[in-house]
Amino acid sequence: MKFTHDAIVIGGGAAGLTAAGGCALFGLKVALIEAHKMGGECLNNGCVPSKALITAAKRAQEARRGEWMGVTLAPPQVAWAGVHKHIHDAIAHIEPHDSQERFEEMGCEVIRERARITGRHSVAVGGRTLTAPRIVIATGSRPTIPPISGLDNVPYLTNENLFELRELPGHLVIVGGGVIGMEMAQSFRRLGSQVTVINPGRLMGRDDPEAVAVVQARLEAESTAFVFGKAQSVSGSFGAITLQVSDGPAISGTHLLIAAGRTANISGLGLEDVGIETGDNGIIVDARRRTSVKSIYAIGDCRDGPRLTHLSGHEGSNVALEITTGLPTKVNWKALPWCTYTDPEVAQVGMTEADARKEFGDKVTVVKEGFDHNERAIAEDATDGFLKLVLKGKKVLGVTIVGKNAGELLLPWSQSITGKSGTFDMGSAIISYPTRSEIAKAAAFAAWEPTVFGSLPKKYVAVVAKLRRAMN
Ligand SMILES: Cc1cc2nc3c(=O)[nH]c(=O)nc-3n(C[C@H](O)[C@H](O)[C@H](O)COP(=O)(O)OP(=O)(O)OC[C@H]3O[C@@H](n4cnc5c(N)ncnc54)[C@H](O)[C@@H]3O)c2cc1C
Ligand SMILES: NC(=O)c1ccc[n+]([C@@H]2O[C@H](COP(=O)([O-])OP(=O)(O)OC[C@H]3O[C@@H](n4cnc5c(N)ncnc54)[C@H](O)[C@@H]3O)[C@@H](O)[C@H]2O)c1
Repeated sequence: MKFTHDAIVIGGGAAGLTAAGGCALFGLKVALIEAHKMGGECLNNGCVPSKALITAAKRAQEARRGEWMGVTLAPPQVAWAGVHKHIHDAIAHIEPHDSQERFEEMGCEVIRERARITGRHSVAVGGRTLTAPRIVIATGSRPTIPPISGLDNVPYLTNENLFELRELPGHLVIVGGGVIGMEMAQSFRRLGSQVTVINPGRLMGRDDPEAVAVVQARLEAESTAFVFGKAQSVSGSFGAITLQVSDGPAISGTHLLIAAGRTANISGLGLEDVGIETGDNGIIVDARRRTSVKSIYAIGDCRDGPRLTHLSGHEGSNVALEITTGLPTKVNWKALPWCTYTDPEVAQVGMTEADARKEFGDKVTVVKEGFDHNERAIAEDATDGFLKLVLKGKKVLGVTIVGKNAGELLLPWSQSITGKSGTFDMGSAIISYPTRSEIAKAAAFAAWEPTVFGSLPKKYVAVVAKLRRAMN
């Protein structure tokens, strides 16, 4: 068969850009197809705007603290237009990195149209049929809209229009106490909105409950309200919305944000015609990210599994490596990190304690170090939180960190889980004083403490001491 390209990549978000760029930089002929904005969710409606908003909110909160450490700041004055500008300046700053021009320079043919798969090796786009030995689906996800009666008749926000708001909400009602719900709840509260979060069960359900409790306590102390139940029905109009919680109260607010999970963008892609298997949570893939049609990969948010920018990027480079080298390349999630950028942050790499206990039962041990013993944290008056090391023997299965800048502390643990550096190496590393990363050494050392100061080393030391006394 004569092909128009070596690889066709559908979707120009973190996953698709990495896959297409990787293949093109190795000299393959690549078509990169994006129907909407280059950069996808992360740049335009996800990580970048949300983290910019979080930063503005932190600034307001610090000022709200008034007198602290002998320094008094004036109460914050929030001008939403300035916050909005900061968000969009951050997007504009990063945009060139994900731009059509940059990917064309790398050698991709960038096509700005909606694509549809028409065969094992063919894609229809903009009136053309492209063909390639390998196709990569990287079409991302969109907000899940839960079945809330009356929602069709009420104006609501999702992450797709939240960052376009032209005013600060008076009272923001958030459906969903997951990652988006919690990050946005704290930010809008800090900027001055009243905020109510509605969630049926545990907040941030996939994270360590002890860590989440620290965050929940902080949000409650900052007067975010939580209502535990399912959003059932809603009525009203812009500025006056009332939401009924199942077996719970009716909540009235000015704005409604739906943050109730994600749905893979897979409809209208022609998957069923080609025989690509899908499940409730997206396209089904194997460890190499191949779909049930082996010439077609699916990576990032559109496939079944965790949805994170760095994972989309990782899968993109993995698939690029497999396509360019022709060698099978499995994705390994053993040391997958994620972080929720609330204040304090909740960061996780590898297994949570609950996951580890499910798999390894009582072979699992846990070491916990609080930031209240970390001298930098004490000097900064930021001692909330802890590091929890989940171990099997001396092997790290996972680490949970809750505290200021927790996400920055994950890297050595990822090296440890993948076997590149053991807990002994970490426990004996020289770490700059005073830094919050000293907590890593403290926890690693605590895991070794019973062994290091155990009976055998003590016996050896006693022999050395005896010999020294005899010889001097
Ligand atoms: C508010 C929010 C905050 C977030 N914060 C973080 C964070 O801090 N850290 C983190 O790791 N993750 C975060 N995420 C998750 C992260 O944004 C996603 O995991 C990531 O962007 C997914 O990348 P992707 O390339 O798989 O999909 P996307 O970025 O969604 O890209 C898919 C692209 O495919 C295009 N497309 C779809 N169908 C077609 C078609 N038929 N033809 C052509 N093009 C098509 C779409 O237009 C889109 O641009 C956040 C998400 C949200 C919503
Ligand atoms: N820092 C980060 O890495 C980051 C930040 C934001 C988003 N994300 C990604 O974005 C994705 C989406 O996040 P999310 O917060 O929307 O999903 P989520 O799955 O984290 O949370 C959704 C929450 O909505 C609740 N919910 C569902 N239906 C409801 C109803 N009818 N009433 C009340 N509550 C209801 C669920 O119980 C759940 O707690 C995740 O995949 C996440 O990985 C990542």
